[in-house]
Amino acid sequence: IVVNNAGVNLENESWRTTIMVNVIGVIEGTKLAEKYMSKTSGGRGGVVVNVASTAGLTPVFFMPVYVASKYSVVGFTRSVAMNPDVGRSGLRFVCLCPGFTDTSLLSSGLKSEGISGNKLVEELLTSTGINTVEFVVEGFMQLLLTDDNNGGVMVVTKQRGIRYHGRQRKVNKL
Ligand SMILES: NC(=O)C1=CN([C@@H]2O[C@H](COP(=O)(O)OP(=O)(O)OC[C@H]3O[C@@H](n4cnc5c(N)ncnc54)[C@H](O)[C@@H]3O)[C@@H](O)[C@H]2O)C=CC1
Ligand SMILES: CCCCCC(=O)/C=C/C=C\C/C=C\C/C=C\CCCC(=O)O
Repeated sequence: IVVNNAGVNLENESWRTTIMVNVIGVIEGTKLAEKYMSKTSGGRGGVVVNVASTAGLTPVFFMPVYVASKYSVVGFTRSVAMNPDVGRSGLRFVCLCPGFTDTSLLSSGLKSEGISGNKLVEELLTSTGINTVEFVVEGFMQLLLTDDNNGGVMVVTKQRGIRYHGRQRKVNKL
């Protein structure tokens, strides 16, 4: 199992770090997993979980760089999962998209200048709710323990629960 989870949310002058960590980090991690875990190169197969966000499925006005990074993670993961060779590799590639979740990334992000106290941000938080970490772990475990979900994008929000995004397309079953 490889989980590409590390992420940052920097929209200011350090925005390039957001792309480096959230996009390049996930691509590097996925490529390493392919190299060492694929049955076609002596590995035993397995699962790669790339952590995106609901911000990878919908625009959010106050964090465009973060949104770009998470759309990248979703598009990248789904594309890798569609590779016709994936069946022989014994690997599956899935994406976890939590909504706002009670971690230091959220609390530090909300303290940022221009976001703190913004009425539209407050409304978004109220309408979507804030996940507990434990609830996101529930979604993560479902994603991990379901064999037949290569290319799956799991959304976890307090408001709407745990579910797959869009119509679950079964590509290249193991
Ligand atoms: N908290 C939230 O509202 C949401 C978070 N996410 C995503 O969940 C993932 C985990 O984030 P959280 O636990 O919320 O934040 P967090 O800030 O608590 O954890 C992020 C972790 O990434 C690590 N990290 C950052 N840059 C790194 C680097 N260059 N190399 C290695 N590790 C690095 C940090 O050390 C930290 O342990 C991230 O990808 C984030 O974008 C997705 C949706 C909602
Ligand atoms: C400082 C903020 C840090 C935010 C971290 C993060 O990733 C949070 C994202 C949260 C929400 C994005 C906004 C709206 C999402 C709403 C709906 C998406 C629904 C997608 C679906 O139903 O398939």
